[in-house]
Amino acid sequence: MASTVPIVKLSNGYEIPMLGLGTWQSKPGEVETAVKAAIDIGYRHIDCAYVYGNEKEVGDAIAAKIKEGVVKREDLFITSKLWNTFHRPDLVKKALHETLENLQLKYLDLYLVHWPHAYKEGGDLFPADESGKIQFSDVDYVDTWKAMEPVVGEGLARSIGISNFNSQQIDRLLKVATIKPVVNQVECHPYLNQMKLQEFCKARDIKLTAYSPLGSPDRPWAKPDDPQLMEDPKLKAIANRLGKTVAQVLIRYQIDRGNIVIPKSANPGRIASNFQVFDFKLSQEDVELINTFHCNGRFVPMSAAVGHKDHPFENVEF
Ligand SMILES: NC(=O)C1=CN([C@@H]2O[C@H](COP(=O)(O)OP(=O)(O)OC[C@H]3O[C@@H](n4cnc5c(N)ncnc54)[C@H](OP(=O)(O)O)[C@@H]3O)[C@@H](O)[C@H]2O)C=CC1
Ligand SMILES: CC(=O)C(C)=O
Repeated sequence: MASTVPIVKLSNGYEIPMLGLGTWQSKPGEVETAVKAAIDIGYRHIDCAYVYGNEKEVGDAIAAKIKEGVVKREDLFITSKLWNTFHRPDLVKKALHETLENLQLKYLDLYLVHWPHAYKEGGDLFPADESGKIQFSDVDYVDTWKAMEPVVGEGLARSIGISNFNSQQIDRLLKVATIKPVVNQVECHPYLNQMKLQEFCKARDIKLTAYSPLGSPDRPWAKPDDPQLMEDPKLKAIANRLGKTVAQVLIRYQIDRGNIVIPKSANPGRIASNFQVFDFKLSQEDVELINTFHCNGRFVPMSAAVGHKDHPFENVEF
């Protein structure tokens, strides 16, 4: 079925819709309705992850919409991610098979290494010691990547990519990769606009997917005094001037910079309004104005992994 969503071509020739639905924190009991609503509205790109714990329900929604004839499998672009406890090369394919089984799919469109750093394998997804500290694994993401590559030839994922990788980690990976990552999925919004990482990825033909584009207000570690992106008066003024919502401006900000964007909502009304972004465009002046709101404001700092040798946000410019 034709979709109104613009697409970008990945370095391997596959196409990805620039707007997708995020599913982190979409709860069991609501995520199936959300994904069904999204597909009815016209979303064709769904962003999933094993660690979100809801892939089975996302799969139920996809299966229902295919069965109803609303979409065919090939109309959809489904992404999932390899969790940190499955980085050891012998665990990669098993983890992917479990995701495929949950999503009731034969292949993914895109499989990402969720984070560069690995956690202790084999048990809990957040393997903590008695003091509550996450237990790390020293598996090298380069070895994980080598185990990711064969899944493409085996038809289990059309494309593979990375998430939360910094510039140094990307170049280290590219030195050994026989299949290049097509995407780096990273936090991106006006407070953390990723200008340098975007340029860096562009030079290597890696597309950037913007996660937490609305400022992730429902992140579990949010504190009452934290800045609220969607409440920013400067963004509200732009939205009012354009007759749009702040969320629509934030989504359009990514699309107008050439980024893929995956806002999450479990609310059918907001899923619909977040899709109403194809009847306007931000002017170059507005994009440049919003660029000035950058303040290195990261909402997803991955504090639990601070001290890990592969933590992507420590001791690095971008
Ligand atoms: N690779 C990675 O490490 C990560 C990937 N991601 C991916 O990116 C997706 C998006 O990021 P996420 O952190 O969830 O945060 P977002 O920035 O997408 O914000 C989601 C929040 O905004 C609310 N919201 C959505 N639309 C509107 C609207 N129009 N008006 C007001 N509030 C709105 C949602 O509430 P409601 O549901 O009630 O509408 C929810 O609370 C994730 O769901 C996940 O798929 C996210 C973080 C890390
Ligand atoms: C939301 C998510 O993907 C995280 C925190 O890894």
